[in-house]
Amino acid sequence: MTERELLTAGLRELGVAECPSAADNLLRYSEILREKNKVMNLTAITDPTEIVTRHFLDCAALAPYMPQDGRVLDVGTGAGFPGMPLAILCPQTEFVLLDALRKRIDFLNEVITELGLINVTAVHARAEDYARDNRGTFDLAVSRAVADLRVLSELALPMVKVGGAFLAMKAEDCTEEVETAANARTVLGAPDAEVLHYTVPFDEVFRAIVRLQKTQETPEKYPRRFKKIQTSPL
Ligand SMILES: C[S@@+](CC[C@H](N)C(=O)[O-])C[C@H]1O[C@@H](n2cnc3c(N)ncnc32)[C@H](O)[C@@H]1O
Repeated sequence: MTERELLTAGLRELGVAECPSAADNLLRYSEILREKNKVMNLTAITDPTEIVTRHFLDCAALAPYMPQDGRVLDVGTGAGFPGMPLAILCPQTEFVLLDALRKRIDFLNEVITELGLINVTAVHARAEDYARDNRGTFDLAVSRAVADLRVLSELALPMVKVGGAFLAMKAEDCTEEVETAANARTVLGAPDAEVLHYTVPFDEVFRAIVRLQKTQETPEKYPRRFKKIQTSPL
């Protein structure tokens, strides 16, 4: 199977509609990613087939949860995951991709320009700093491979609106991590956690999405400084 065939079949298996130019844009993104990865550290996954499965299809599993005409924040996006594939697949949704590393944001801005994307902005900032001016402004936050759920919830939930949600991409066996975050979830305004399981097409990797529905405002004192979040997680 070619990468394009893999992508199209995988999206179909996930039930994700492929809008015009999405496959072209994703394959071009893969090319730019592999090229830039030779000169900077963007991804440990370099095989073109694995970029389709472990990056694009893994992230595409979140597409059915994207709010039409809503705003989505990707906390710790790195080389753009999951935010960039989602922005390509969901042109009606506005995305902000946030990362603390300037070089990764520069890379994402090159991708945005090259693909001519108008529904995505890359921002260089730490989440706990960005939260100061962006409290309760996103319909949804997403994140993959950034931190333990207790820490991650404090970084992401303050920026989600009441009535919105935070989707954290986790390994299949995340029950203990979700339970350990019970106090953090309650304090931050999203007491209930739902774990949704999925399989990455053509990779047979089992994964989970932890959905935290925000039902109450996050108290003003959160997020705290990063050192405090890490040393005394909620
Ligand atoms: C392991 S990488 C994961 C990248 C991407 N989400 C993925 O799944 O491939 C973690 C990223 O989170 C970023 N990060 C960690 N803490 C952060 C914070 N407090 N605010 C913003 N970005 C952060 C790092 O700079 C890094 O790019």
